[in-house]
Amino acid sequence: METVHATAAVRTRVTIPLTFPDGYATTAEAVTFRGLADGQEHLALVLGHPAPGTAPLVRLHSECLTGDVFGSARCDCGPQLREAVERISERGGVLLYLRQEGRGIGLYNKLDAYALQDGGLDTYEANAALGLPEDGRDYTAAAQMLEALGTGAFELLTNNPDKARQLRDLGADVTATVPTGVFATDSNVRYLSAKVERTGHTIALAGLAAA
Ligand SMILES: Nc1nc2c(ncn2[C@@H]2O[C@H](COP(=O)(O)OP(=O)(O)OP(=O)(O)O)[C@@H](O)[C@H]2O)c(=O)[nH]1
Ligand SMILES: [Zn+2]
Repeated sequence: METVHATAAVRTRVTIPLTFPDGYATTAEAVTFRGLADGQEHLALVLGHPAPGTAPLVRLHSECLTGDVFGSARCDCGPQLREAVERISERGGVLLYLRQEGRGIGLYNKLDAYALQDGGLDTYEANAALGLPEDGRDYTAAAQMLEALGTGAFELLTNNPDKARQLRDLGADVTATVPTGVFATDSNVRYLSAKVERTGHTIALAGLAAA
């Protein structure tokens, strides 16, 4: 499919050994870029090596400071990130760490939205009540990064149909989606349910109710 965005270029590639608190360890090639559409410092981690004839696995992870760094149980971002690193390392592929905190509204606005959720609004209603988009994420930079890396056809690790839809519209060759794990807790079950009901995430609601 034809590319419908400007091209970006690799700026730097550097090796980073990754170690997780549970003992899991792997090695990433961290890649930075020039010319990304939104001017943000998005990062690619190239992990593992796909076997010949096997499509790489790609994950678009949106930044979540509270979940990724501090282990917040209000969402499932931390466990999803940990899972993605291991699954992509095993299969071979790319993890894009996208600076799209709070589905694109930023950290302070996300915490304002959390405060509204504590008053009864769901995760999307809270963004709207702040006069902000329910999901402001645009994946043009992600498509540019994959193209600059020469990724070619790939499978996308996600439960979010909008990610695959946007990438395909941007000319990326998404051959299949692979579901991420569901990491339900008492604290995030309402958040996960809203994603299923409002934006069609492919998460089994029955599994959530039982969680
Ligand atoms: N505004 C807002 N953002 C949130 C909330 N909870 C989590 N986020 C953000 O949502 C994003 C989560 O992104 P992803 O892990 O890509 O999740 P997803 O879009 O549901 O898609 P998949 O995990 O791929 O299925 C991160 O940027 C979080 O900071 C919330 O209650 N409000
Ligand atoms: Zn999160």
